[in-house]
Amino acid sequence: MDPAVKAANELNAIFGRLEVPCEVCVTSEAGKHMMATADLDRGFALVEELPIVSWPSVSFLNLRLPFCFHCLRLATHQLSPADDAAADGVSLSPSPSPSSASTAALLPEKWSRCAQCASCFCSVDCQQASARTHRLLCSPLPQLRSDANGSSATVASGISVEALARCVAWIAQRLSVVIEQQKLTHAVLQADYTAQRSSSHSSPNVASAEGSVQTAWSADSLNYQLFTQVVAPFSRLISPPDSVQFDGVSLPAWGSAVRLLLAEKCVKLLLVASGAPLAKLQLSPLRFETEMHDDPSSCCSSSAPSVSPSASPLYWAEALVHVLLSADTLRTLVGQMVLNAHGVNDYVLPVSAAAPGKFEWVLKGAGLYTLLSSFNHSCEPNAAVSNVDDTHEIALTTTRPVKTGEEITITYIPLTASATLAERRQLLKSYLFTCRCSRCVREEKACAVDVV
Ligand SMILES: C[S@@+](CC[C@H](N)C(=O)[O-])C[C@H]1O[C@@H](n2cnc3c(N)ncnc32)[C@H](O)[C@@H]1O
Repeated sequence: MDPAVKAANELNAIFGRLEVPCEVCVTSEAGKHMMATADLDRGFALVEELPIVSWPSVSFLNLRLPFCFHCLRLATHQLSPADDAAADGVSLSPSPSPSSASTAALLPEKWSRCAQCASCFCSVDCQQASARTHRLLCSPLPQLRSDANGSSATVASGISVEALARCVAWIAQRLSVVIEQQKLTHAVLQADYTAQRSSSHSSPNVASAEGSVQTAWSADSLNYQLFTQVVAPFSRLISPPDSVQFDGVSLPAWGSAVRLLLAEKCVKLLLVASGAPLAKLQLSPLRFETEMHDDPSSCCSSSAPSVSPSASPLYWAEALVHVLLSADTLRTLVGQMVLNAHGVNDYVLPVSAAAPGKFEWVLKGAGLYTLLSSFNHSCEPNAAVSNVDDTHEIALTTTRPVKTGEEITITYIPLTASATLAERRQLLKSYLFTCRCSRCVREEKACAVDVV
């Protein structure tokens, strides 16, 4: 089945359960897009959604304001005078250190702080929701953030090496949760992996584009099913073609950092979840291909994940992590963030004699949202997204009446009535598509008439 149609069917099942009066349709021109299935008034609350994963932007981290590691809620909306310039985007201070004065400030009641990495949590719920992800990222966090500051990344929605690490950590922790929930033991998963390897070796069935033989995971393998089940939320997102380059992203450097910092932790998390006798296992240092080459068989696309036999993982968990941290998977995750990430915004109040009480808009970070990602952009949208309670949760509401059968659209960029076609195209550039909305088509035609 066409992956877009498969994703649309899955999304429609979710929208149906939530009784949202709209339907995901698929056409070759518009890809997945959202159609109203009833007449909707202005201000109709369509859906509220939590992200699969969210992350703070590098520029926001540089403001050194305490925020919730999980939901990105700010503990204070006030910048200290020393940080005032940073809020204006004039100059950004160096990378935040966990012991910096602002992060060490007193937190509001019910907030807590990790003694090791100084990450804050605004509630017990947020702490629990991100417990495993935080355990994986806690010690690598300073390194991930200093790497982000060292790069020239100015990617849309503040995508950074931390964002990539958060995606990887989310998948690893979900794998561990599903292993526990389904009581999948080390013995069972290892037997499945061993059987898979021996049958694939006798009958190699996938050759990569470069001609090197790779071990395919057959669809009836338990490890394959576990993996595809866990990455399903990512598989519903649109991915860019393999040829696309991402401005400001150094895939090889980001990949190396994430593998170095997370590979072993992820393997151990999975083994522990399966009840494996960790102390008795001979874990082999994971080896990965160093080149970021393109292969459609990455974990988050709809085709089978693959591992290179040259890496010779000894255990099922090592093989899964090898797929998770392969160049192809990481490239797919970055591409999905570039095309689907939605910004999480907030206002902060700088303490400034020059501008007392002046609020500044900040992009706190961004997130990947399964349902929201099926809405196309329009430069004259009929719905708008807002953040719920200053967190990463979003709410989608119509901004004018919508008729049955009309497409429901949002804007991906800050819009003004006076923004020209060229200005809007410039803002949309990082989203890697040319807008074909009614306003752009109308203005394009008007330009053509002017020229004639
Ligand atoms: C978040 S996804 C929206 C859903 C998408 N159509 C899909 O098939 O999954 C963003 C992608 O949708 C397409 N898209 C969204 N709005 C568009 C527009 N106004 N004109 C052309 N393509 C658009 C682009 O390919 C863009 O990268």
